[in-house]
Amino acid sequence: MAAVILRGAGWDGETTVAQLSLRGIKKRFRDTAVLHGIDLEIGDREFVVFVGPSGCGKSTLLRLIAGLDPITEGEFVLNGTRMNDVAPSRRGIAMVFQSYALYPHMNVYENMAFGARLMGLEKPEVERRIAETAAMLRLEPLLKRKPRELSGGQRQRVAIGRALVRKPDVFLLDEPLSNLDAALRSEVRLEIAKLHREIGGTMIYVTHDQVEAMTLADKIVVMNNGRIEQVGSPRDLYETPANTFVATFIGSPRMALVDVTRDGNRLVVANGGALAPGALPAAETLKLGLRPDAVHLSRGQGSEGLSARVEYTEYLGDNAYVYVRLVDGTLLSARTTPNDLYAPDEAVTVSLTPGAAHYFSAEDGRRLNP
Ligand SMILES: Nc1ncnc2c1ncn2[C@@H]1O[C@H](COP(=O)(O)OP(=O)(O)OP(=O)(O)O)[C@@H](O)[C@H]1O
Repeated sequence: MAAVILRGAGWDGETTVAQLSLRGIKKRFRDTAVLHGIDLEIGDREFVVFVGPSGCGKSTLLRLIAGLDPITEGEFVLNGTRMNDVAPSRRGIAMVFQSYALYPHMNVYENMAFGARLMGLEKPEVERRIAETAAMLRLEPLLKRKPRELSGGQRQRVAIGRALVRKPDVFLLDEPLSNLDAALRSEVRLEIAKLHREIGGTMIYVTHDQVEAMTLADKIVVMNNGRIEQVGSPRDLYETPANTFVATFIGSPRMALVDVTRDGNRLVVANGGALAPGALPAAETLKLGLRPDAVHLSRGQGSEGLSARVEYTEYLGDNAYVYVRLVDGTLLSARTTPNDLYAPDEAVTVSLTPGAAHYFSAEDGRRLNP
């Protein structure tokens, strides 16, 4: 079979455009308001990842885009056309679910053919598309097998293949890797990234997994309680989180927040010492945000810095995280080398890597960096 090379311009060089606008989207299930007004622009061929705590409304938003549930209020516009009342099958959108949802009595070929036939495609076109998709996803040896004769990763590839055969303009993936073990997750993750480069479609992907979000996304949408907290590139969100929610949600181990009071150019922690990290915002009281690479530890009680005690150490082979507790009870993590380990309960002094501190309002958690 000839190799299928699809680069950037959609399938077989066909150019499709898929630009989505969500405008003031609200969703209520009877009396329960789940989405409170979502405004979001998704560009053609963008890979957008929705993240947020369980129950924040990620899957609901995806289902509204797919047309599986009606939009209560607001507008969903695809390439300039209002889609609110367009049937799911006519939206040019395909969804891949966490559960795969393959038909157990059909083999892989039939599973992939089913949706394409429903679209009314002629048999030769269905065959051509399946051959193309099977080559791309390495499914050719499996076409005659039933889903129960496949591994989890293979089933997931079939579920993705079934969506691909429809040649959607927009791809929705709802936690597609959550049923896979760690090794398979990273393998299929790489395949999805490659697929996106090759077919060039617009993809919207829901996940709980930080690594998936950071590695796959052009743009991450952080949701909380039915609202968007921030939209940005993985780097934007990591380096300039808009508020304490995003700051502590993105990054692992999570950013610690320390309550501090400003005294001139120093930041004072209640009964626990002070830091002089350079330029500071004007507010009197602040939350100081520290990621593990911002925290520097030295042994013993120093005259400058914050007093802390070691709680425990996580050794990870190439590096280690040391968790220390400040006098005010805040737990911080510091990244150290595997050669620089600390004993539980050891007294240490915390200082900061210059320029690595984040500042947030003590009142509303907004970013305040000078
Ligand atoms: N059909 C429904 N009827 C009533 N409430 C619903 C319905 N579907 C979802 N919800 C509620 O809407 C909220 C958002 O659910 P949703 O599944 O969108 O969250 P999620 O962010 O995808 O969560 P998870 O990460 O756990 O999958 C939840 O509180 C859920 O209970």
